[in-house]
This record gives sequence, structure tokens and C-alpha cells, in this order.
Amino acid sequence: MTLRGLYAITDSQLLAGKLLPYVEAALDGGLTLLQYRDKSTDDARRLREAEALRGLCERYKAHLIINDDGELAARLGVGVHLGQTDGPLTPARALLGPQAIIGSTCHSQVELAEQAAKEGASYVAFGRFFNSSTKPGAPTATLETLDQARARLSLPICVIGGITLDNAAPLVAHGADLLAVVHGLFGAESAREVTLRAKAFNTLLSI
Ligand SMILES: Cc1ncc(COP(=O)(O)OP(=O)(O)O)c(N)n1
Ligand SMILES: Cc1nc(C(=O)O)sc1CCOP(=O)(O)O
Ligand SMILES: [Mg+2]
Repeated sequence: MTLRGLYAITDSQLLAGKLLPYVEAALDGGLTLLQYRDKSTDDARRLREAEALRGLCERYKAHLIINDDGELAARLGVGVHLGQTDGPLTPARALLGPQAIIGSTCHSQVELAEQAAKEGASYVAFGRFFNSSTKPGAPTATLETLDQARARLSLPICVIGGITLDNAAPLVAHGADLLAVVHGLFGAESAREVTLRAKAFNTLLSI
């Protein structure tokens, strides 16, 4: 499977009361991946929302990824994204099976990405590249990180952190395959604007 394109990530505060219409608008504009990222402990709501997102992703032929929670991903038969403190990749791969999409946060460390590749990651994520209101304290990465990663890795490379339509082009030029975006996509005044932004990100990626 080739993983390239726009990777939308949900945010419970930003999308409060409009999760499904805004996600559907993004899917309408074209998403490769959608990550359900909800840091709450409300398991019933998390299950309900993730199931609804899975239905939408099936309709639009995008892949749903669950942040942090391999058990929920296994229950729904979808992918998972794991950070460096979210548990090891090898058991996640065993749990989810060979076809599942599993992503790994590697900050700015290509060595972590090489290790993730050995442990069965489907893509590796570097960031944050810009100021992020969603995760202001995330460690930073640079275009040099991306150059090194592109030279040393054959896995799809995802970039994240403060990405907008105005700053994404250099990331694509330096080899990013997946643009992972929260505010730059969903921080829009209307669902129509979300669709337009998604289409514009895809144009940047030549998709
Ligand atoms: C695509 C993508 N890349 C990086 C992250 C960050 O994961 P992590 O470091 O585990 O931080 P949280 O998102 O869990 O706060 C991500 N979620 N998605
Ligand atoms: C969830 C997350 N992880 C990051 C990392 O660098 O690992 S940055 C980030 C937030 C991305 O949201 P926005 O597009 O609004 O900046
Ligand atoms: Mg995490």
C-alpha cells in the first residue's frame, strides 16, 4: 500500500459539536488517513465516535487510525499511531495483523525511525516543524531531519506540527509523503472551508 497524502487528525476541543460534519468535509476534499485523537478517558464516547468515523472512512475510502490505543484499534479493525511512550510496536503489529497501518512518532531522530521500521511500522512521523497550538511543547524537527530521513528510510514519511497551506510546500519538497494536520485543516470557519483546504493540501502534494 502506498501511503501518500493528507492525514487529518481530530481534536476534541477544536471539533466539539462538529466532529462528524467537519471530518466528512475533509474526507470530501480527499484524505489518505484520518486519525482519531481523543485524550479523554470516556471510553463509551471514544468507542461511539471512533465507530462513526470508521463508517465515514469506509464510505470515502480513507484509512482510520486510532491514536495511542491499540486495543480500540483492534476492536474496530483499524490502524494505530503510537508515540515513544505509548508502548512497543512489535506487540501492536502482532495484535493488529500484517495489513494494519501502524505509525510511530520519531520526533527528530532518524535512529528511532530505523528502529520503528525494523519493528514493523507502516510509516514514521517527524515533528513538530512549526509552532503548534494543538501541542505547543512537542519536540522540534527541521528540514535537515527530513533530508536525513529521506536518505536513510524507504518507509513513508509523515510530518506534523503547525502545518498549514502556507508552510507545507518545503516539507513536500524535502520528501514528506504524509502531511498530518489538525488546526491547519479543521481550524476553519465552515465545513465548506475544510473541504477547500483539504483539496488545496492535495494540490500541494500533487494528488
Ligand atoms: C501522525 C502523528 N504523528 C505524531 C503524533 C504524536 O504522537 P505522540 O508523540 O504519541 O503524542 P500524542 O499525539 O499521543 O499526544 C501523532 N499523534 N500523530
Ligand atoms: C499531535 C501532535 N504531535 C506532534 C509531534 O510533533 O509529535 S505535533 C502535534 C499537533 C499537531 O496539530 P497542529 O497541526 O494543530 O499543529
Ligand atoms: Mg501518543
